Amino acid sequence: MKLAVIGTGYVGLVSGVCFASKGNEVVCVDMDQNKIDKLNRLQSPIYEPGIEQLMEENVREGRLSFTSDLQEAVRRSELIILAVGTPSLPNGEANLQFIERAAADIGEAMDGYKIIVTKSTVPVGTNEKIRQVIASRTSFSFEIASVPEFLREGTAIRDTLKPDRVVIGLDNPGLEGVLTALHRPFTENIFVTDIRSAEMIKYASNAFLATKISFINEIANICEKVGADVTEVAKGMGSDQRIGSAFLRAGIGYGGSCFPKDTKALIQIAGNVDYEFKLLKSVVEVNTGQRYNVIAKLKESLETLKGARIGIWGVSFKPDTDDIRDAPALEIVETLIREGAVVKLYDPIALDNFRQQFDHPGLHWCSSAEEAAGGCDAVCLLTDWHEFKEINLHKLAAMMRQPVLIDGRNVYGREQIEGTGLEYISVGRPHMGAYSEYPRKIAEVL
Ligand SMILES: NC(=O)c1ccc[n+]([C@@H]2O[C@H](COP(=O)([O-])OP(=O)(O)OC[C@H]3O[C@@H](n4cnc5c(N)ncnc54)[C@H](O)[C@@H]3O)[C@@H](O)[C@H]2O)c1
Ligand SMILES: O=c1ccn([C@@H]2O[C@H](COP(=O)(O)OP(=O)(O)O[C@H]3O[C@H](CO)[C@@H](O)[C@H](O)[C@H]3O)[C@@H](O)[C@H]2O)c(=O)[nH]1
Repeated sequence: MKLAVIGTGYVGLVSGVCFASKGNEVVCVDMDQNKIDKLNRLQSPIYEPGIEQLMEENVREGRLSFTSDLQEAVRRSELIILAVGTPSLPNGEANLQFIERAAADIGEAMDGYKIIVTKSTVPVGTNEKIRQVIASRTSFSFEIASVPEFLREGTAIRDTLKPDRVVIGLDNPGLEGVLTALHRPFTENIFVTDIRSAEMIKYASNAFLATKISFINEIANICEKVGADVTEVAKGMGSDQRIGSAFLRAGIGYGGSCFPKDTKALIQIAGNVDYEFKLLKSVVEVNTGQRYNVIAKLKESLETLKGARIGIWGVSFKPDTDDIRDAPALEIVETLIREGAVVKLYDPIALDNFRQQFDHPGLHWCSSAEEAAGGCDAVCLLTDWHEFKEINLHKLAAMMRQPVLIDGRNVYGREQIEGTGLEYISVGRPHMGAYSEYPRKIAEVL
């Protein structure tokens, strides 16, 4: 099929490339000329493992191209996929300005029958608005469908090529054949429903996964007080098939461009129909508190943050991505700076993005985990990048001013910690290593 994908972000670019790899002729469109120029040089504007190789293969085979000319792209396509951003407004509601603008542009470009598919995460009822916006700008006939995207950053290509399921929301049963045929190369597990239900499935799925994370984080907080180990608890719970082991990793809470914004948007969607989503409000509150537990643990160990040197390992919201949108590191680092700490930051990929959002004279940008840890009073591991798992912890302890390791992702086991001299504080597990019950005093060691 001839496809146009509007928006070349994490969803649009990955979807476009994967649809091309299944033999479709795909043109990816973005209003950001810099992104298009980069893509035309076969460089990906986002870090996503495997994307550049797949881009290159499909461009070479003539199935994939990039443009900022939306009108031209719409005209040469049979099916148009909307994958623009839907960020949060200050009140938590989804900002639909990019969707509305893209819909208006599509309407104006129409030169015949088209199918418009929304992949962006949009509040229930938005596809009907999209229909109205397009209809007000064209007399050509068209159809609308909702096909929400469930990929995760860092594993986006695998998730797209082999999704657990594809959800297709449509009002006209006549569309089912063409949309299932488009997605069948990825999976046989295709769930067809109405548009409003499809829109809701996306929010409900993200809200449920966020709930699992906040639930296990609260269990972790209780474990810390009663001397249980949350990783053991999660294993024991997760082996019940009704519960499942996924998304039960305790830590510093969820971040990213989706869970924080989609949970808040669903609270607003409910509020707009006079329903208070109490459970989800608590999920959001627990998640915010979980980030600040890192600060509380540092204070417990160092007594004061003023003058303390803190190393930060990982600033992206999860490993294998350069995305720092709503990353816990942002709030944690801002708080450390506010409290008078000197902060040394290291991330394998995401430092440039972080620096664009938050820069300060008290921040030191490091090119390795060791450099960030050197001379520090504590290191906080905030993102579970694989390379942190392989660090020599004996050497780490030796290079620090005080050997305190706050592990926000429960990366290390007791066998790696014992004997290193590290004071090791993780999430929901008993303290390990040379943990002292008494707070250290920065002033004493300075
Ligand atoms: N990031 C994810 O992991 C993920 C996963 C599933 C669903 N989603 C949803 O998919 C949507 C896109 O997310 P993303 O992370 O890819 O966003 P993103 O911000 O990375 O990319 C959006 C792109 O759309 C472009 N754009 C905006 N308006 C445009 C217009 N009128 N014409 C052409 N281009 C335009 C922007 O320049 C940008 O490059 C959101 O609704 C998000 O909630 C995201
Ligand atoms: O057990 C867990 C699992 C995840 N996380 C955190 O949760 C956040 C989100 O992780 P993940 O879901 O893997 O990444 P995303 O790329 O944000 O993907 C989510 O958001 C996307 C956008 O809507 C959806 O498409 C995906 O299905 C959904 O998993 C990250 O900060 C993780 O560190 C935990 O703290 N504990």
